[in-house]
Amino acid sequence: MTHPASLIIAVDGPAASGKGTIARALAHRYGLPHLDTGKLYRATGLSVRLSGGAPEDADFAAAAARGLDPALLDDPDLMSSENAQAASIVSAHPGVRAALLAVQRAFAAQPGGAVLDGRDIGTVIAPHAPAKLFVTATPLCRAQRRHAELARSGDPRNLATVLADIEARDARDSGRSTAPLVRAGDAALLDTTELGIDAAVQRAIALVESAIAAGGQQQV
Ligand SMILES: Nc1ncnc2c1ncn2[C@@H]1O[C@H](COP(=O)(O)OP(=O)(O)O)[C@@H](O)[C@H]1O
Ligand SMILES: Nc1ccn([C@@H]2O[C@H](COP(=O)(O)OP(=O)(O)O)[C@@H](O)[C@H]2O)c(=O)n1
Repeated sequence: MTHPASLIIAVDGPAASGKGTIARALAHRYGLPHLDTGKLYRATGLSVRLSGGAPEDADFAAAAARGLDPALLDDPDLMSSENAQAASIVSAHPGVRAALLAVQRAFAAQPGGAVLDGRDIGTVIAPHAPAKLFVTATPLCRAQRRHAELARSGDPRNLATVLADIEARDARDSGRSTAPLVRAGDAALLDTTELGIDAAVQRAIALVESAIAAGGQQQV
C-alpha cells in the first residue's frame, strides 16, 4: 500500500500494556522516529526526587519539567517502580503537562511524521493523527509482564505489589482532570492479553494500514 508523505501514529494505553513495544515496531516498520513520552514524565519525577522535592508539589514539579536536564532520560533510576509512581503523580499537574507539550507536538510535527506513545497522544498531543491505537490488556496480564521485566532488572517486588502499583497508577492516570488516560473516539482498540509480541505487532500493523486506507494525509 502507498503511505502518506507524512504519517503520525499515536499509541496510547495503560502501564505495561505493550504500547512501547508496539510503537517501536511500528517506527521500524514505517521508518519513522519514535518518542516514548512516558520518559519525559519519568524524568520530571526523577528530577523532583533528586532535588528533594515532593512530586505532589505542583509548582516544584512544573519548574522541574520546564528545566528538564536531558541527561536524566538515561538515568538508571528512570524506569524504576519508585520513579513510575513519582511520574504518575507529577503528570497530573497541569503545569507539568503544559511544560512538556511543545516538545511532544514538535516531535509529532517533524517532516515525514513520527510514532509517539503515551497516555494522551491521540487526544491532546496529536489529535489529528490519522492512525491511533489504544493498546490494553487485563491488569493481571500487565502486572505479570511488568513483574517479569522488573525481576530481570533485579527488582525484588512480588507480583501482588506490582499489580497494586499498576492499579494505583491506572486510577491516577485515568482519574486526573487534565489529559486523563482515555481512548480517543477514533482510536482502534488493541487488546494484547491473549497475543504474544509478534501477534500484537502484526495486529497493530494491520490496524494502521486500515487507518491509512480510510484516512490519508493529516495535520497536527
Ligand atoms: N504482547 C505481549 N506479550 C508478552 N509480553 C509483552 C507483550 N507486549 C509487551 N510485552 C512485554 O511486557 C513488558 C512491558 O511492555 P512495554 O511495551 O514496555 O509496555 P508499556 O510501554 O505499555 O509500558 C516488556 O517486558 C515487553 O517485552
Ligand atoms: N503521555 C503520557 C505518558 C506518560 N504519562 C505519565 O507517566 C507515567 C509513566 O509513563 P510510562 O509510559 O513510562 O509508564 P509505563 O506504561 O511504561 O509503565 C504514567 O503512569 C503517566 O502518569 C502521562 O501522563 N502522559
